[in-house]
Formats: sequence, C-alpha cells, structure tokens
Amino acid sequence: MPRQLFVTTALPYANAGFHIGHIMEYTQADIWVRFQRMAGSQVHFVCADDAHGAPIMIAAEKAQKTPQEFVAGIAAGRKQYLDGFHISFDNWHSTDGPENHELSKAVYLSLRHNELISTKTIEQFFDPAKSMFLPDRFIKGECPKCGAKDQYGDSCEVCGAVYAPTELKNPYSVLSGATPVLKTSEHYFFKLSDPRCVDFLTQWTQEPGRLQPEVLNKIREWFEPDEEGNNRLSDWDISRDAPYFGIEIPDAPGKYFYVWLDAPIGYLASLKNYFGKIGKDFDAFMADESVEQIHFIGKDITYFHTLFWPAMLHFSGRKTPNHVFVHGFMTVNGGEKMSKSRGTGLDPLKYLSLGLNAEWLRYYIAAKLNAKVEDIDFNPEDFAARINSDLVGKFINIASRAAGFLTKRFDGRLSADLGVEGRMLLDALRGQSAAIAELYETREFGKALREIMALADKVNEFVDQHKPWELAKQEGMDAALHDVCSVCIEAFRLLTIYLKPVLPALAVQVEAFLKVEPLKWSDSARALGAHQIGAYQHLMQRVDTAKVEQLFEAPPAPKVVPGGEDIAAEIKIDDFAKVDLRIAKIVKAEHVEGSDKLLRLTLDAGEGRTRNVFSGIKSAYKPEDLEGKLTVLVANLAPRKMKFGISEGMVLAASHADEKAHPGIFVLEPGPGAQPGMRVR
Ligand SMILES: Nc1ncnc2c1ncn2[C@@H]1O[C@H](COP(=O)(O)OP(=O)(O)OP(=O)(O)O)[C@@H](O)[C@H]1O
Ligand SMILES: [Zn+2]
Repeated sequence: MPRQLFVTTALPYANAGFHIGHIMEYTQADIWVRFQRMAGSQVHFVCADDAHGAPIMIAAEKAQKTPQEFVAGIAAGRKQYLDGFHISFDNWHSTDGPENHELSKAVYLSLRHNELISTKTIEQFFDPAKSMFLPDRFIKGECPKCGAKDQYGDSCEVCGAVYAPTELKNPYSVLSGATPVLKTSEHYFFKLSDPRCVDFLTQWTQEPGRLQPEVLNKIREWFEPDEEGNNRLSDWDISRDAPYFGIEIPDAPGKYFYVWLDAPIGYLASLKNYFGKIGKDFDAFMADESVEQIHFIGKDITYFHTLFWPAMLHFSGRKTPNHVFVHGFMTVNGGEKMSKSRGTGLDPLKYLSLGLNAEWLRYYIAAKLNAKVEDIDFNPEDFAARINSDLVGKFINIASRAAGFLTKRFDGRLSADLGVEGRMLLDALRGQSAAIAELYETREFGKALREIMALADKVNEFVDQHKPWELAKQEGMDAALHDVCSVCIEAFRLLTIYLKPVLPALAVQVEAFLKVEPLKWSDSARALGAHQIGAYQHLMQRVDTAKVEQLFEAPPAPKVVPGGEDIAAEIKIDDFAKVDLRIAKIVKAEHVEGSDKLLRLTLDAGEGRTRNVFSGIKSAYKPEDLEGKLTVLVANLAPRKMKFGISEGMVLAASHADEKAHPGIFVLEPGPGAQPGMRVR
C-alpha cells in the first residue's frame, strides 16, 4: 500500500497576485510532493484562495465589485504563476466555495456541541458613517505615547508602542474619516483556555516528529503559566459582525466567522472539492488512519496552525495534521520580508516575462532551503553563479559532452558492456539513491543538491580523464569512446532522476532525449543497457546577468496626465487576462447635478455606440479638460460595470503607477492615433 499524503500550502489571501515568498513556499512544497510521487506515494496536493474578511470586502468595494467578483479576478490570475513555476497542485479552490461553507459550519457545530463555544459582549470601535465595526487596521489616530499622527490602531510605527485602538488620540476611520464611536456587540469565542484544549495541545505539539524543534520551542511558552500563574492560552474571538464577507454563523443572525476560522478549513474544502471532481470518497479518506496530513506554511502563521487549527480539528472529531512544516521568509538582496501589501521584491511575473527560466529559480530556492525555519535571501550574483557553475557547468555539460559522439558514431545506441571503471562510477551514483531520497524526505534540499553536484563532479572527472574528444580522433579507440560516452549518458540519466523533483520540465526534455518513460525514483536501480537515445538538443542556457539586473530595475516612470496624478490608474493587472479593453473618446463631459466631484462622461465606444459613465475620482478634471481631448480606456469587467482610466491619445502600454503602494494598478501610456473602439491588448 503506497503512502497516502494530503499536502497543502498556506492559502494566499485573495487581495493580490503572488510575490516571490509565495513562489518560495509553493516551490518547497512542490519539490517535496514531486519527490513523493516519484517514490510511489499517492499525493493529493491542494490549495485555495483565502477569500473572506474585511480587507477583501473593502478592497472590492473600492474596485466597485462584489467581493465574489473581486476574488474571482484574483483567482483568474493564479494560473500563470503556478504553471509558470511548474507548481503541481491537483486542485485550486476558494474558501468561499460551498464545501467550505458547509465544513466550517459543521466544525463549529461540533465545537458548540462539545461546549467549547462561548459568547461575550465586547466593546469595539464602530464607524457611524459606514455602519460597521472597524478592524484595528482601519482605525488611525495619534499615538498615545509619542503623539505621532496617522498611526494604526494596534501599534505605532514611529515609537514602536503597542496599544489598543481605544487608546489612540483623535481616532478616525480609515474608511470614511468619521470619528469612530464605541459600541458593544456580542462575540463568539472558541474556548481555547478550556483545560481539555490545553491538555490536548500540550500533548499534540510535543509528539515526536510533529513539529520542528525550533517551532516547538517557540510555542512551548504558551503552555507555561504567565507571571501571575494564569493560563496563557486565552479564548479566541471567532465572530465578526455584519457587514462582513464570510460565512454566517449558524443560529446567530448577523454574525460571521472571523476569516481565520474558515481559512484553514479551506484545506479540507479544497480536497473535498477535488474528490468531488475525481469521484473519491472524502469522508472515507479523512477517516483513514494511514493518511498523512501535511501543511507547508510560513513562520508568521505558526500559531494558527499549531494551536487553533489542531484544536478545532480534534474537538470537532476530525483528524489532526501529522506534520506542520514551517519555513522562513524569502528576502531579496539582503532586504526585508516580501510583502504584497508593501509590493517589495522580485516580481515573479516580471521574472517570467523577461524570459528567465523558472527552473533556475526553483533550483536556486532548493539549493538554499533546509528543514529549519531560516530565512533565505535571493542574491543576483549568487543566483547566476550557482546556475551557471552547477546546473549548466556540471550537470548539463555531461550530456552535451557525450551525446554528439553517440549519435554520430554509434547511431545513438549505448554500449551494454561497460568497462570496470565506468561501472564503478555508476555504482557510486546508484549507491547514493537512498541517501538523497532521505534528504528530500526530510526537506534538506540544499544538502540533496550538494550531494548530487558532488556526484556530477565525479562524472566530470571521469570525462576529463578519458577525454572522449581525443578518443574520437584516435584510430582503433571506438570501443573506448563508446564506453565513456555510454557511461556519461547513464550517469546523466541517474542525475536527472535525482534532480527531477526540482527540475520537472527539464526532466521531461531529458526523458524525450533519452527516449525513456517518465523517470521514477526506483529507476535509479536499473541500467539502460543497449538502449538507443535520441538526438541531443541543447537543454539549458546559462544565466544572462543583464536580464537578472533588469529584474530589479524600477518600472518606467508613470505618465502623469494633466489634472492630477491619481486619474489614469484604474485598470488592474489581474484584469488584463480576461477583460476586453477598448479605446473610447470622451465626447461630452459635464458635472453631475449638485456635485463638484462627479462627472458624467459620454464616451464614443466605437462602432457608433456611446456610453455614459461616471467619474468619481477624477475630481481634478474640469469638463473642458476632457471633452474631445482625452481618450478613455474602457474595460468591460462585468455586464453592467465598467472600469476606465483616462489617457491622452491611444493607449500604447501600461506601466505601474506606484508599484509600492498599488502593485496591481497601472498607468496607461498613450500614443498617437487612438481610434474609438480599438482593442487594446
Ligand atoms: N517573504 C516571504 N517568504 C516566504 N513566505 C512568505 C513570505 N511572505 C509571506 N509568506 C507566506 O505566504 C503564505 C501566504 O501568505 P499571504 O497570502 O497571507 O501573504 P502575505 O504576503 O503574508 O500577505 P500580506 O503581505 O498581504 O499580509 C504564508 O504561508 C506566508 O507565511
Ligand atoms: Zn508613537
């Protein structure tokens, strides 16, 4: 019976595309999963968009979309990253899917049945203009300690003070500017402080092999009493009041689950959704003791996955995770943690669009990873050096040195009768199979690659000793040449097996070149024998450092349209994939009665059609600035909703407006000759 693995990565928050940190996490998990599949395990590898919560609700409102539309737009942009970096998820779902609604309610009802849900009335800031309770992030004011202005509700970025939002001086709502008022509301809590939870978690977290030692060290303090002898695990607030984008709490009208309750349940929901598609029994699978449930996550969400999540699962009568594998952060150029909200770092899509090979990055990330919770840094020089010297110089080189002679001189057929030296070399390579497998298994990818490169060094030494290029020139040395080249190709096949979890696309090319079935781990025990291979085509380029430098060049300066900076910036990057963008000319612009901010624009949408749209943020424009002069880029996002950006002339290209503050927002660069109705791609 093969091992049955249920593997997830953390669910990304569906408010932006991926940054390099996500790609790092997915690459780590994907390498592990691909290794397991090669070794014969049955793996179900799933993920989903984390769709709920106040930030998405508010972002959607700003974008004049429903939260569902907003999330769908983000979700539509996922594929290009996942395919681009060869991430082999079996399924991608959403925490707003029906499975998650159903499972979240079921988990909650079981916890309630177990008397682990309580209610408490709490006092919270409320925005009277928006009629909603404000999350801490949406309240700003003056720091109670140093008086700095515009500080968030939880901590001061100037003096570092940590406080409650109620302590801010002159607080205001980020959403409306209104002064928030204190209002009470009944909240629902998961009773994590219950002795049953404390006992369970104390034991669960300490089970050998469950958590990495440094993770256990970090969370252990939660089980020790505080200075006053009290339990440190406090009850967890799991409800939010309407309006909220989330899942309604059963029997509690107007109350929703806090996004962090239903987010991890999304792991189960995605698996269930996948099993629905392939006709597999979800309940039977999850009831199977032998199934291993494994979550790859970043260090910032450790508490959720090692305290709340196992407790929720256990006390709702479900299987708990077998392992939570925590990784550190990826930084760039020794810099800070990548954050999509801050828009820093190495843009994965830019990486792909520059034609940089995705497998270079996979290899580089793998070379830096180990099983510890350590941060890893992307350094351009180091990156180029490792790819060029290891991957191309040591590994690819073996095939390119031997294949030509085999094709030209031996019709591509390998020798079945290898000499002693060659056999010894190949045995040495085969002998490392179990050790390298163990390194993959334990997520010591850097060590695995070092082992593999040490083997490649041995092969290259063998080549340098026997010099096939000289043998080829000497008379009567055909057998020796055949032997050396056959050994090289067999060695290359073995190294490809070992590298395949990291370089899956390259492995497919090698399989085609060698004319072999998809390589499995156990194939390292076999030999090719008198096998005929195909013609060698160059497998991998060296890194062009100029391209890598381009990756970090600032985007072109935004084109500012007269009348204000914020006006031409309305089309989101994720929309580009699926919306129809067209040029339209403004034929009429007038003030909406009673408003000096809103303009009603009549657009010539081409083919004799006109459309009216309202321009809210374009307050800096006067009607006379617009009429007949400017064109508008119209995107049909939904049947009745349009987004548009204003530009002069034809839109030639779009570039980032302010990559830091708004990574998804573009400025449109105009050029001459815009025609109404013209499609922009
Ligand atoms: N720089 C990073 N390196 C590695 N992993 C990261 C990095 N930043 C976030 N992650 C991980 O990505 C996963 C998904 O996180 P999420 O989508 O919430 O992204 P985020 O960048 O942390 O979000 P935000 O910046 O908007 O708060 C988590 O496991 C998180 O730990
Ligand atoms: Zn301060």
